[in-house]
Amino acid sequence: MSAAAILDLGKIPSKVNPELQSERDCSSLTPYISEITAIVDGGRNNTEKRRQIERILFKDPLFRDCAIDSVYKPRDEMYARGVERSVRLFALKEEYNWTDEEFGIAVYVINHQYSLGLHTVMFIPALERLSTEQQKAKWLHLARNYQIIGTYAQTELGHGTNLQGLETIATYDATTEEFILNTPTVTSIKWWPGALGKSVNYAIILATLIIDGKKHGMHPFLTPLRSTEDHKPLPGVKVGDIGPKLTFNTVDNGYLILNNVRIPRENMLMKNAQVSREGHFTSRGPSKANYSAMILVRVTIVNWCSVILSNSSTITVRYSAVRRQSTLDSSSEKESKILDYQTQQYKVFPSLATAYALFFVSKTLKNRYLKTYAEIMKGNFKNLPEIHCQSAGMKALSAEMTVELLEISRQACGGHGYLAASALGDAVASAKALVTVEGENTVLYLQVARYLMKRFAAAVSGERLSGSTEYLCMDPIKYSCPINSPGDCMNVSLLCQVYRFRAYRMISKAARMLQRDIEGGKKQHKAMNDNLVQLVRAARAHLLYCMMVDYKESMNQLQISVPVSKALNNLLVFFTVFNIVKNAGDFLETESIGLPQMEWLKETEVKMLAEIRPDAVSLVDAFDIHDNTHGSVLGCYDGNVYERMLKSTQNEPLNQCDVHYSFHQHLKPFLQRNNTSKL
Ligand SMILES: CC(C)(COP(=O)(O)OP(=O)(O)OC[C@H]1O[C@@H](n2cnc3c(N)ncnc32)[C@H](O)[C@@H]1OP(=O)(O)O)[C@@H](O)C(=O)NCCC(=O)NCCSC(=O)/C=C/CC(=O)O
Ligand SMILES: Cc1cc2nc3c(=O)[nH]c(=O)nc-3n(C[C@H](O)[C@H](O)[C@H](O)COP(=O)(O)OP(=O)(O)OC[C@H]3O[C@@H](n4cnc5c(N)ncnc54)[C@H](O)[C@@H]3O)c2cc1C
Repeated sequence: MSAAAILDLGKIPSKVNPELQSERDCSSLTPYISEITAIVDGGRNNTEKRRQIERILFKDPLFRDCAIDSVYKPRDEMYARGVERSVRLFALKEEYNWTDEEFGIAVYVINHQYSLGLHTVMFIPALERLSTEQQKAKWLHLARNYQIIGTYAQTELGHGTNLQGLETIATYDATTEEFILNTPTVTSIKWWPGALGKSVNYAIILATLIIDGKKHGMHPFLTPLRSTEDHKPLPGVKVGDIGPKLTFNTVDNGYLILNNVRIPRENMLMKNAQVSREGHFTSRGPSKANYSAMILVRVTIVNWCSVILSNSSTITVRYSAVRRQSTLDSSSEKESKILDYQTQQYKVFPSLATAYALFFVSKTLKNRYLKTYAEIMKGNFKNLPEIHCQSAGMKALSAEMTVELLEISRQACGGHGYLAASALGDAVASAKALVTVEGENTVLYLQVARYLMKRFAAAVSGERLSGSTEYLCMDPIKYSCPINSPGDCMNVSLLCQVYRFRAYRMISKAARMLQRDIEGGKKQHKAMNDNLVQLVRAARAHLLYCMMVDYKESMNQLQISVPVSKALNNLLVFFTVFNIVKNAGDFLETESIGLPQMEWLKETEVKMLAEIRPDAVSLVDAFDIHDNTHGSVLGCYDGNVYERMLKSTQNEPLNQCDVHYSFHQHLKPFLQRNNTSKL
């Protein structure tokens, strides 16, 4: 088809681009793709379920272009469409009786392009975790049936990280048995909560409880904000949208000012602490029990990162298999596929490998979380510090990896990666939020470091440790690098020992530095602050080790065919080696490996690129991501990249007429300013 015909008709060829077809024909993994898809979906039945959800959603025009249509819309239209999608999604959940898990799949399928996510992601989970049984009986079904729509309002203008610094107050009035909520300062104004700006009618407001002038820490208060009749703000409530953001502009993140807003005593969510009618305060469980909703969302973000990278690698791998540029061999008549350049593979395969890694790691983390959550629900908080450390840390590390890798993916698509229609720019900007939301990354790494310092001190004092820090009991003198030949670089169990030793040495170094400073007369807080950078490095090293172990162990549990095992093992080896080479300085400095081993690892790393190359397209096909979900003109299954790029220009409002009105308003008078335009 000629270029002109395509532009006129906006037609996409019905055939798969031969460049992509040849990849599929030549990969020995192609016949096994469905086996991998089933692993990623958690079983063949789940694959069918997901596809059915895709069919339901994408027969509706409201969802078909969801990943990309916002590019062309003003903010208020984007928001309105996001609300429309939310309502349709909720209705579909009811119509098809979707479970929470199936609803979660639907959200991934539409690439999170809806406005009321906070209701499901935080409001309901927070109600479940922070309410008494009686409160759950009263509120949960209203929230689950969408009779009330809510958000989680914790962050304020002045404080997001330091929860003890929150200034919103809830003062108990025993005479009326009510709490009076106030945001008494500019910095106390709630700022950021999703769907708060224009949508919700309820919020769980995190505020400092005051009884008879005494502060009792941060607690959750279920507060009506808007009339259920006309949606107008209730008396004492001022609320609005905080303005456009880098992305997520379908969501109305909001501000909230409260002026003597009264709520009944029963609206304080009292699972973890109670206030009696008379105003007696009693607390149950650990003081941080009210932070529990954040743990769940952090766990969810690790999985989200895996999904984001699956989307982006689908785009970059397919595009790189279609795009030809320059040539590797001057005698060749054809230009080379960019996927054949080693440097391109080094840009694209780390994302692909990390997408798989985070998939396995997030599954393990979720199971660990569910087990601990079940214990907590029975009043056993023993494993809370461990799951807090794991969830906070894995969220931070996976978000950091995702942002870094996504930007490289965007660059890997050259100029076309800069086009909004590539969907990569939006993906990069969206992923950037994950570094900040649910706990700013550095702050979370420092939480991990705090835990590690405590566990290390316990190990030094002879305590036997369990869980992720068990290895801190090791005797470092006994370590010798287990990599004794280039072939050992393919052995992930040996590489895990290397990661473990590096983590141990970095943690013990941080502990030594702290101890040195304290013994030298520095106060605890000064010693901490003077070593924060090393503490964050130690936390990262620990988390990377944990990630490797979890990834390796989940792979060991798989019952899979030989070709699938080989392909997934290639990714596992590459991911493990890649992250050593990336952090080479640390591994060498801690003497976890020596210079010869580093050379072998670098050789293994590039060798693995060549191993992955033939199966790269099959490995992204196996994610089975619908074209409407990733929404990229570069990454569609059929590989008709250039035709799709041309077609996408039809969506551009500027192209809806040949001569734009600005010509008549501005350019024409300017060109004709001296009546000399008759050339
Ligand atoms: C940074 C935090 C953890 C500091 O809290 P703070 O109380 O000020 O710290 P302390 O130093 O006093 O206490 C540390 C102590 O507490 C334990 N701990 C901390 N968090 C938890 C937890 N979640 N569960 C259990 N235990 C926890 C910790 O282990 C220490 O124990 P010790 O025994 O060593 O004393 C905190 O302020 C924090 O988490 N800040 C981040 C705030 C945050 O995440 N906000 C999210 C808002 S909602 C949002 O962003 C939504 C986004 C939208 C979307 O996701 O779509
Ligand atoms: C898209 C988006 C959606 C959000 N949705 C919600 C929501 O629904 N509900 C809600 O309540 N909140 C929400 N938030 C707010 C979010 O949770 C906070 O922005 C986040 O917790 C970080 O807090 P902060 O903005 O105060 O950053 P700050 O804490 O001010 O961080 C700024 C810098 O200071 C550093 N810093 C801060 N404290 C320390 C410390 N103790 N040690 C060392 N360094 C430190 C950080 O590392 C960072 O570099 C959202 C935010 C975004 C971007």
